[in-house]
Amino acid sequence: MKLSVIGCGYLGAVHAAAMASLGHEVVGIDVDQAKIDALAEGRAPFFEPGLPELLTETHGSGQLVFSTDVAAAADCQVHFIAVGTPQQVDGPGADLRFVNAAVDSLLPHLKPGDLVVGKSTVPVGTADSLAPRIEATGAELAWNPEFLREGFAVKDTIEPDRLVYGVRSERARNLLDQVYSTAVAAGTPLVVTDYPTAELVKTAANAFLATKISFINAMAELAETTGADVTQLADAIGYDKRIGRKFLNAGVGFGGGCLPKDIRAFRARAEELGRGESLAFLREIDEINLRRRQRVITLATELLGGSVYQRRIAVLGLAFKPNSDDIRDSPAADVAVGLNGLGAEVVAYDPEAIENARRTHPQLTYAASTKEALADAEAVVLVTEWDEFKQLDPTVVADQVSQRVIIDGRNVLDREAWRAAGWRYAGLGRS
Ligand SMILES: NC(=O)C1=CN([C@@H]2O[C@H](COP(=O)(O)OP(=O)(O)OC[C@H]3O[C@@H](n4cnc5c(N)ncnc54)[C@H](O)[C@@H]3O)[C@@H](O)[C@H]2O)C=CC1
Ligand SMILES: O=C(O)[C@H]1O[C@H](OP(=O)(O)OP(=O)(O)OC[C@H]2O[C@@H](n3ccc(=O)[nH]c3=O)[C@H](O)[C@@H]2O)[C@H](O)[C@@H](O)[C@@H]1O
Repeated sequence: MKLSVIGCGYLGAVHAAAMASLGHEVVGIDVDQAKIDALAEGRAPFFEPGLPELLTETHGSGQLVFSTDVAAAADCQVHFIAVGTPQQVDGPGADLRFVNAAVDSLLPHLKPGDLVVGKSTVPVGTADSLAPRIEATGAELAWNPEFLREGFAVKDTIEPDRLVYGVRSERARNLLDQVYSTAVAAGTPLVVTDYPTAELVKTAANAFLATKISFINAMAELAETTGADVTQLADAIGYDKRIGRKFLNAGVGFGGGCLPKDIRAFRARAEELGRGESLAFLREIDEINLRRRQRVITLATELLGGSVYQRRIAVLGLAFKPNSDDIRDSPAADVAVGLNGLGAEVVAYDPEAIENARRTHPQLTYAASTKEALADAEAVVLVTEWDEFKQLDPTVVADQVSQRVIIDGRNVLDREAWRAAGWRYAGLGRS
């Protein structure tokens, strides 16, 4: 099939490349010239494991092309909308400017029988409001939310846990079945539903994941007061199959371009719908989450004797999670900035995210390696659990720092081994 993907960011670039690798002819479109130039040359414009290989595989074959001109989508039959839906600058709601602009730019190129497929995460009701403009061209709209995780985006796109189609006709469903024929043939669970359910499934899934993380972080707060250990608590409740151990890792909390803005937008939408009370708990989820960032800063202050001012602190990690260069709403970057704001001499290192961090946080000092960051540090703060940091040997590292103080903001280090090597170790929610 001939597909277009409008918006080639973390979601769209992977979707375009994955669909091409499955045998479709794909045109990727973005307004960002630099991104399109990189993709057209077969280079990934951001770090995502597996994406460079997919781009190389299809490069030059004509199977996957990129353009800044939406007219290049004209001979495609299915058009995916994968543009950003960030938080509004002056409020908690989703900014739908990019979705509206993408749809408007596509309208003149649509023909009867085309299917426009929304993939961006949007407030419930968006598809209903977009549909008349699209239907006026003889095309149809479907909403097909995306559940990929950064760091696993390629695998999640090619082998999704489930597919959700919000459709108004059997024809739209059949077209989506053809797009996803590989996953459908593999027996991937499929939910065929209406627009509002499809939109709500996406925001509900992210709200649930955020709730699970903030729940365990609330337990971490209680563990800190009572001397209990939140990692053992998570293991113990996680053995209950109804609860499950996944997404119960307490630490510095969730960040990224999705969970934080999605729970805020979800709550804002509920309020618009007169249902604010239904999602009022999401405000708590957000607040628990943001308190964890502050907790790391407080711990550093305490362990350094009451002030971080002019103290050299190595911050390990800037990305919102490992295997990503994404620093959008990153707890790690926030901790580095917070410590810097208190006058600490922060030296930060991340294997992939420094370039992005440098653009938004030029005030920080960046090291070229873990070793450089650790040199003469009076405290080490681990905030993104890259393998490289998890594998640090406390005995080797002990000789590089000036004072053996470590805050394990992700509870991933072997506490006993670090203590045995003479470190003052502090985890989150661990006595
Ligand atoms: N990043 C992720 O892991 C996932 C993201 N999503 C959702 O997907 C959407 C996109 O997210 P990301 O890819 O992370 O954002 P992003 O910011 O990385 O990418 C959005 C892209 O859209 C482009 N764009 C903006 N206006 C445009 C227009 N009028 N025409 C063409 N291109 C345009 C931007 O230049 C940018 O490259 C959001 O709604 C997000 O919530 C959903 C699942 C996973
Ligand atoms: O809508 C989206 O964009 C995506 O948002 C999340 O994916 P992602 O943001 O890539 O990353 P996650 O793996 O969900 O992690 C999110 C944040 O939660 C944190 N986290 C995760 C798990 C955990 O136990 N504890 C915890 O603090 C991570 O460190 C990270 O900061 C969802 O997992 C995806 O299903 C969804 O498609």
